[in-house]
Amino acid sequence: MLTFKESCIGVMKLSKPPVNSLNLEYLTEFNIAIEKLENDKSCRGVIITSALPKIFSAGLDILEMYQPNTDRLRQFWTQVQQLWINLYGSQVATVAAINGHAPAGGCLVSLSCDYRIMAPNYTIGLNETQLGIVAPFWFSDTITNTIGFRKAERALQLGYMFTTDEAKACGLIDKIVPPDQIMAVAHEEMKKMFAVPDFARQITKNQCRKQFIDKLHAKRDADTDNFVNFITKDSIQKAMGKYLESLKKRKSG
Ligand SMILES: CC/C=C\CC/C=C/CC(=O)SCCNC(=O)CCNC(=O)[C@H](O)C(C)(C)COP(=O)(O)OP(=O)(O)OC[C@H]1O[C@@H](n2cnc3c(N)ncnc32)[C@H](O)[C@@H]1OP(=O)(O)O
Repeated sequence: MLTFKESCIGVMKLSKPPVNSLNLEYLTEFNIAIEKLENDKSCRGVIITSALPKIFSAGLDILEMYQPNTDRLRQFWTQVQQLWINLYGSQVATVAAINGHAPAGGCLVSLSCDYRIMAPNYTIGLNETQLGIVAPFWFSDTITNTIGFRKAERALQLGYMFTTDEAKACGLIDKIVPPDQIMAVAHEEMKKMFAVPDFARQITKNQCRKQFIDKLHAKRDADTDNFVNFITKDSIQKAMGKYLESLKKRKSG
C-alpha cells in the first residue's frame, strides 16, 4: 500500500500486483493504514485508488477461500469485516478514484466511500454469485443503499458486472473521468465536501450509515461462522476451484 499525505488529504494507492487481490496480510495493512489516517487529526479526507494500470482491485483473494485453513479463514473474514466498518463508518471524507476493474470486494471498497469517480471502459459490480458464493447482508445493504432495492437485488442475483457507463446510469458511480484527470477530479470532489463543516458532515453521515454498521457489529460472530461454514462446504469448494480454473483458461485462451 502506497500511502502519503497531500496537505489534509491522505492518498492510498493499492499496489499489490498483479491485481490488488485482498489477502489476509494486505487487508491487515489496509486496515492499519486507514486507521492511522482516521486517527490523524490533520487528515480531513482520504482518496483510495490503484497504483496498477487497469485494475482497481480484483476483490478478495480467492486463494484465501480455496482449500483454506479454518483459523486463517476466520482471521481473513474478521479483517474483511473490519475494512468495511472502517471505510463505511469513516469520519473523514472518502473518494474512490476507480482507475480500473473493480469486481466484488473491489466494488465494495469503492461503495464504502462517500463519492466514486471512475475511468471509462472498465467494469464494476458484486459478482459473487458468478463464483457460486453469496454476498453477505452487509455487502447487499451497501449496494442497496447506493442504487436502490430493485436494481441491487437484480444485480446481486445475476452477479452483474456493470460497464462504467451502466454504473453511472444507475448511480453505482457518481462521475466518469478520463484516467489522466482522475486524481485532479478526486481532489475537486474532496474540496466540495470540505466546504461543509466537518462535524455537520460527519454527524449526517453517521445518521445515514450507523444502523447498518450496528447490524454487522451485533451479528459479527454469527456472520464469521456463517462465512466459514459456507465457504468450507464441498460444493462451494468445487465451485471455487472451477472459477479459479476458468480465470486461468481465460488467460491462456
Ligand atoms: C456467506 C458469505 C460467503 C462468501 C462471501 C465472499 C465474498 C467475496 C467477495 C470477493 O471479492 S470474491 C473475489 C471475486 N473477484 C473476481 O471474481 C475477480 C476475478 N478476476 C478477474 O476478473 C480478472 O483477473 C481481472 C479483471 C481482475 C484482471 O484481469 P487481467 O488483467 O486479465 O488479469 P488475469 O485475469 O490474468 O489475473 C492475473 C492473475 O491474478 C489472478 N487473480 C485474479 N483475480 C484474483 C482474485 N480475486 N484472487 C486471487 N487471484 C486472482 C489470476 O488467476 C491470475 O493468476 P495467474 O497465476 O494465472 O497469473
